Amino acid sequence: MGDSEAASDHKTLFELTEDWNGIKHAVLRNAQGASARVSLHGGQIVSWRNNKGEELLFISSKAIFKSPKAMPGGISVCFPQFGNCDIHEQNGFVRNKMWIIDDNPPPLHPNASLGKSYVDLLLRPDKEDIKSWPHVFEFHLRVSLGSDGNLIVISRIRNINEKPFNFSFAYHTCLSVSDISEVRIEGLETLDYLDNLRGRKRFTDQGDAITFESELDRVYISCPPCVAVLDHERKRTCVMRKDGLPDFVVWNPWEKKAKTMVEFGDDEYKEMVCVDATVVETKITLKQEEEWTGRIELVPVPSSFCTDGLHPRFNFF
Ligand SMILES: O=P(O)(O)OC[C@H]1O[C@@H](O)[C@H](O)[C@@H](O)[C@@H]1O
Repeated sequence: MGDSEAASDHKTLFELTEDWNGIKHAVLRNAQGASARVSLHGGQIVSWRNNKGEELLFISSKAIFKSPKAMPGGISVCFPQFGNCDIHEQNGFVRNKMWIIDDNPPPLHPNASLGKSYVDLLLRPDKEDIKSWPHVFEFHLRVSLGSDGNLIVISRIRNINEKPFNFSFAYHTCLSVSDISEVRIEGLETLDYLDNLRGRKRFTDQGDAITFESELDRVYISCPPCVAVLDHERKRTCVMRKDGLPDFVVWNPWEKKAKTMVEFGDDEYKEMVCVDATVVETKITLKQEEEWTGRIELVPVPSSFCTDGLHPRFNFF
């Protein structure tokens, strides 16, 4: 598993174990010498640690992994809904499902895959899911180690019924940061956003970067493909590149909301920031046998690498 697309001079090793509580762990390695340990729980990546020992994702210390229920943190795939504006459960049901390891995924276009070491998961709705959302789909999720050690996540959703459906989507992504007060997000300046804390009213961002001093919950609309999350204390910048997902959500609950959140430590809002690559404003419609693909890539780099805004290298996908 995992190396079927590798060229013959690539050596890919792959190990997978499963905990007593349903968490799947995989060690991914590539021919360039990079490796990462990934942990998956339902439709959620709960940890991604590279070979320098750096953890990219935040996960609440109070998380209880009773499968399959998403915990605060990690990267959750939110489908068929992101947010709580429709009749379905907040952020969709697929992250709370038991996914299976997919040994035989349909091939990806070679350019779309990039990474040659990966885990493939598959979800098909069961009878209960179809009662709450009457559509039949196949969701292929690939979690991949890029050639330079980056995390790449690719979702492919196919409508396998004659009835068209539409959906919103998110990679609900909680990044680990040293101290939220020291974090800046660059790449969303001058864009329009819907403010979830002010009845989803539309505003235009006026700042030169997003910084945090209270709760923030915004949907930035029709964004360029990259944002950079600068963590001064850790001297690390995490660049997120997206493809197929027009919008970004930026969220931190801050102190008061954190205290109301189940399975979330009172002070843990300081250690995380949510930057979600999403489809919110304009939903995707899939007719019979149509497929949608959405991808993100997380690139951790030393902060000195991109001090003057986004490095040109990150301005395209
Ligand atoms: O607790 P959940 O379902 O993972 O979502 C948490 C938050 O996720 C954010 O991305 C949203 O913008 C917030 O409004 C929401 O409260």
